[in-house]
Amino acid sequence: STPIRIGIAGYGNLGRGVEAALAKNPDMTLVGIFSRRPPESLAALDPAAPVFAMDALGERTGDIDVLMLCGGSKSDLPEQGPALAARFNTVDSFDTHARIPEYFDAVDAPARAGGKTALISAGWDPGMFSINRAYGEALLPDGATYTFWGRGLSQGHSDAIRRVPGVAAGVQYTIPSQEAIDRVRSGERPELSTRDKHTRECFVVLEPGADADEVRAAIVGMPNYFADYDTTVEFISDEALRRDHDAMPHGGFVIRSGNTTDAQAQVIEYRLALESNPEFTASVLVAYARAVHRLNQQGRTGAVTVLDVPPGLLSPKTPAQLRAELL
Ligand SMILES: NC(=O)C1=CN([C@@H]2O[C@H](COP(=O)(O)OP(=O)(O)OC[C@H]3O[C@@H](n4cnc5c(N)ncnc54)[C@H](OP(=O)(O)O)[C@@H]3O)[C@@H](O)[C@H]2O)C=CC1
Ligand SMILES: N[C@@H](C[C@H]1CC(C(=O)O)=NO1)C(=O)O
Repeated sequence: STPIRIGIAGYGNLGRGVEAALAKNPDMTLVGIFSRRPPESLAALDPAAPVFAMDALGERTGDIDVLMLCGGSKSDLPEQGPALAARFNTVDSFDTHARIPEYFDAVDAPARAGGKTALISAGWDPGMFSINRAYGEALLPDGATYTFWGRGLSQGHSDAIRRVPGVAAGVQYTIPSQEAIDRVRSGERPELSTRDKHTRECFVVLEPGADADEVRAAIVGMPNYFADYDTTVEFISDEALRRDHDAMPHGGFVIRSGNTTDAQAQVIEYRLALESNPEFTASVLVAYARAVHRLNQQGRTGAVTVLDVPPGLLSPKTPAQLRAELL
């Protein structure tokens, strides 16, 4: 069958991860990379397909089956998501959790009007962890659900600090509270606040002349990203950032601790251990691109989330193969 034609919109860590993931999925082909930066400035990244200016998307609606939106959630996707969903089937990883309902609505209207399918908030959290939180609640109604991340580099939070005026570069690590994890694993089922579960550590390179106190205040007080956490900000040189902080490991787990009867405790756990957060996230996005292409062919238009997508649509295998091999 004809390969699914993929475009990448936004060429950062995630965009490059999608490029790598497509090489592992022979039923898909990369037709172009679209960036707000001048194409020639990206040559050093050795792109696997031609690079175009973002505006060139205007005349590509006919040869892209699914457009992968790899921009940042803090300020790129809120503008790019609704605009591009009007003209393309899209997949994105929008992860400002508190704003997902409004983002869903903002994408749904143009996608429906354009007869397109827009999968928002794919990835691992939101994404695979969302699915496992939903499973846990449905399968064990009497119980409690906990999500822990890290220690690892959050791409969403790193993107968010890079957007703060005065920040030249930066990364953010998420650290889970071992005490909180131990209490959950002991079966205690404690009430834990956002602040009880994780702390956040930022390493920031300042732009020349930027005020460190202003930058720190803008980060630690940032709603939806840092305001609800104990956050530290350390200012380092660009050399130190490149030397000590160029890996992007992450991971975590969702645990549902419940009872089917008072006497019988049951535990469900889903865990990720990622050497590369962006490459894994991109691999999830690419599997969902296959599902979005199929959903659009089935006439399912508008915005959808991973909770709306039947798992079989993610697989390159036919339903008959899945029944024979995986049931
Ligand atoms: N749901 C989930 O589980 C996950 C979600 N995410 C989401 O993915 C988003 C993107 O993450 P990530 O790819 O790491 O973000 P990046 O900062 O690497 O890229 C974001 C955008 O910034 C631009 N950009 C990238 N590098 C540069 C540069 N050197 N100079 C100028 N602009 C640049 C690119 O746009 P352009 O090419 O147009 O210039 C790119 O699309 C995150 O904000 C996060 O929300 C990430 C991981 C997991
Ligand atoms: N969306 C996250 C994926 C996970 C990691 C995370 C965190 O460290 O706060 N929350 O969700 C990311 O951008 O890496």
